[in-house]
Amino acid sequence: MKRRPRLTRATAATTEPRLTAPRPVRIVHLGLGAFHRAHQAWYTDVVDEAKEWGIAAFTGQSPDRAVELMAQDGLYSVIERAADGDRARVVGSISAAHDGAAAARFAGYLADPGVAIVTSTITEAGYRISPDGQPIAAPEVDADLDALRRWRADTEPPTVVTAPGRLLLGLQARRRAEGGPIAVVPCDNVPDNGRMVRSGLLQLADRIDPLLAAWIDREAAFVSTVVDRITPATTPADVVAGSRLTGFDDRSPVVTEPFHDWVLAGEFPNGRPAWELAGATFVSDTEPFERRKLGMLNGAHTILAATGLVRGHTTVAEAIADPKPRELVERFWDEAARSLPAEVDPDGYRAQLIQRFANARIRHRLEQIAADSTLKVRLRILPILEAELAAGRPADTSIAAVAAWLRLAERRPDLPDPAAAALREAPPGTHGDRVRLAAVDERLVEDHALSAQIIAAASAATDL
Ligand SMILES: NC(=O)c1ccc[n+]([C@@H]2O[C@H](COP(=O)([O-])OP(=O)(O)OC[C@H]3O[C@@H](n4cnc5c(N)ncnc54)[C@H](O)[C@@H]3O)[C@@H](O)[C@H]2O)c1
Ligand SMILES: O=P(O)(O)OC[C@@H](O)[C@@H](O)[C@H](O)[C@H](O)CO
Repeated sequence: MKRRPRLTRATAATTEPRLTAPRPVRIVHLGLGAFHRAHQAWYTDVVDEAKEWGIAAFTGQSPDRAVELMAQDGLYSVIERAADGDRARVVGSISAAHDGAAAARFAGYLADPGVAIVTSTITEAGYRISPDGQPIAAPEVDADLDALRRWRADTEPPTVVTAPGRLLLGLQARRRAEGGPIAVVPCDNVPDNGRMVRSGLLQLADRIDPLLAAWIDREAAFVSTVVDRITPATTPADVVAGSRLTGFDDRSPVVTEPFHDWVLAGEFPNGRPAWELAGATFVSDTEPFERRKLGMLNGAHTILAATGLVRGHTTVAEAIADPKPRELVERFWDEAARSLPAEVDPDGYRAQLIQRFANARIRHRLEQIAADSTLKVRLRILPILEAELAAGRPADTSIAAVAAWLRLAERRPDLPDPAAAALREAPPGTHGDRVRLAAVDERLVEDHALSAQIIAAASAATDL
């Protein structure tokens, strides 16, 4: 096999001078996974001709990705994988990558008035905040709050382990340093994610120090975002493909689809990159866009994961090619589209989705999508079910979608999920189904007629 030079700033600069120097850090990111690198870091790289916007990215749980990226000076390739071919771009916007446990580093960046933005991609469940903005009771969060309460300004920052703990540590450091206003920009698949994170952090901050809560209320602008770009986990074959395309030995590429979208609402009091130059849209309210995306794309993904795994499929492309899941998804889209305004073009989005899901060169694993699925059913399917019932319609397909997930939850208790304990302990039969539905949302079991209907649909759907 041909030996290629290792991807570093020195080797990349020989062909692409734009990659020579790391850019000054003005964005701090929490959750250095595949998606951040294919989306926010890619947008920033594409638009930042003046090379003013560098990112310091922190991992969420394990330091591995930071170690891997720093061996390449933060550089990596984004492989855009279309149905008919690949193209690659080496991304230079990540100036530094760190272990999420490096509290002093994180606090140091946030204290810098030059840092203008904190972004995050830490999974829906990682915020430990429920969709209505209430903090979720958890001993790890309590332990972080205790440590932050005890943290004196003249001592090293404590090691905190949860995402809200880390965000609050950074904001406390900025307040103490009088670092000025900052934008907090969550980029996970949660409705009105800016409002949710603001509400949860304000309540948690109040438990640390009411002055911190008052400072956050005044100085931190929370931006709601709808993010869209299907980005599966990188495989060893992708590493080989990336190196072949770029000519560099790149151990950390990311594969994504050509499609990309980003809708944002909120203020950036300390500036931002001109992300609109790469297609981002700034709006006054993300709500119709997020209902379209979370319902039609993510809702369909959750249905494909539930039905596809039970039917023996591995990827989204395989599941959408199977007439049974496809039919359920098409009917679900009919329901979802009914409550969407024409201005977000549900029909056009739907036509694109079929193409995107059918792209068999993107191997998006159903097991990856099925992780944390109790919360995903709540965020992606229930809003459509509720909208249908509120409009006096039967919501048959949304009910069938929840029923399909019930069967998956029963058959695959091994899938990662914060509600795993409740799901595992659920007894067989109707009582177990009620326990599973309660893990999604208590309201599902409080409505006896609705839970009976879902459970009956699940019993009837023996082949899904
Ligand atoms: N991959 C996609 O197609 C896609 C598209 C849109 C949005 N997103 C959002 O981005 C998130 C991450 O996706 P990814 O593809 O980068 O996954 P990934 O597995 O590559 O990375 C996940 C990141 O989140 C961190 N994390 C996981 N659980 C956490 C927790 N409990 N607390 C703190 N950090 C935690 C991990 O350490 C890692 O840094 C998704 O959950 C989703 O909300 C992903
Ligand atoms: O990333 P998750 O785990 O929130 O959800 C899995 C997929 O539905 C999701 O990643 C989509 O691919 C993405 O939201 C497309 O923009």
